[in-house]
Amino acid sequence: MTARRIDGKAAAAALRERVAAGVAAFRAKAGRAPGLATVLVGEDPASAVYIRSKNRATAEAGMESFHHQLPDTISEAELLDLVGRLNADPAVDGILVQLPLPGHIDASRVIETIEPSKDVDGFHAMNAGRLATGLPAMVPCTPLGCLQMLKDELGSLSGANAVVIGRSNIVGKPMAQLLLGESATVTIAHSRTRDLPDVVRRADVVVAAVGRPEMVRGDWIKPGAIVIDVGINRVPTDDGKGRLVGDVAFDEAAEVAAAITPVPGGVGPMTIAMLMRNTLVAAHRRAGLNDPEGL
Ligand SMILES: Nc1nc(=O)c2c([nH]1)NC[C@@H]1CN(c3ccc(C(=O)N[C@@H](CCC(=O)O)C(=O)O)cc3)C=[N+]21
Repeated sequence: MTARRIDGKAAAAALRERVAAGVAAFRAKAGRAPGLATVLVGEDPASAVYIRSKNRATAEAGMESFHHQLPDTISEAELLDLVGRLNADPAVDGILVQLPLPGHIDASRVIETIEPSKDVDGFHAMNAGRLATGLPAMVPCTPLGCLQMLKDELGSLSGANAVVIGRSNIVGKPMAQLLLGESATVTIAHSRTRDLPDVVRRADVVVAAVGRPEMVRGDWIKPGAIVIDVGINRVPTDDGKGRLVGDVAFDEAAEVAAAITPVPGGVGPMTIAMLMRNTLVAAHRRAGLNDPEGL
């Protein structure tokens, strides 16, 4: 392996410390703690794990957390009603409804019901549009974490060839907008892209967010590129426990790249730290305070 291994856990811990300091300052100014409401519908074990780490991180940062666990038999109307109550609750600065939702609930309807100023996931069309037009927005946590790691590695992204693999509303599209905002030359590749390996070979920066285990091979990577692996795929192992791999064949890519994020320990922990950051930012904006600095 020649590549530097980008330590997402360490970067996340450092960010969470800055957020905790910002929370203490906010409490002194506003006389209350920032509050994050999480909503989990159903009992998917992986989702329950993520929600637990989010709620633990919220408490560690000195913020208030309000968790709502709902049965997967809940109707869409009941869920929309809960979102409405959270929108109206002054103690709630951020609302996160864990995705995916059961098939009988229209996720986009739920997302569009969240008050945009409390949309700490940055999934509401208002926030997507504000990001695209360069207005202050709530920005999705995963792309924001990826951008932070890229800036820590490269300083400036100006003029860099960046290829984002994946066009989802929650990662690919906002990632492309953030990179464009940093003056990178951005290509969004996806399942219909022709000659994907050749497209990726031109990239100084690769962000892989496709959800296919180890799809991106070492010989797709330009020597010296920075590789950010958003994928979190559980694959079977002989002992039956399974193991997590990314969308990038790590060992191969690490022979060629200048730096690469591992899975686990890369993008995942930064996503949670950025959720804490977004909640603190939302609290400031809702309280009429300037955005906290140095986050
Ligand atoms: N409304 C909504 N917002 C989300 O941000 C959201 C969501 N729904 N649904 C599910 C996905 C997934 N997600 C992860 C966050 C952290 C890790 C993470 O910290 N992973 C650890 C490993 C955890 C493990 O061992 O399973 C790591 O990569 O090191 C993973 C996944 C947020 N999501």
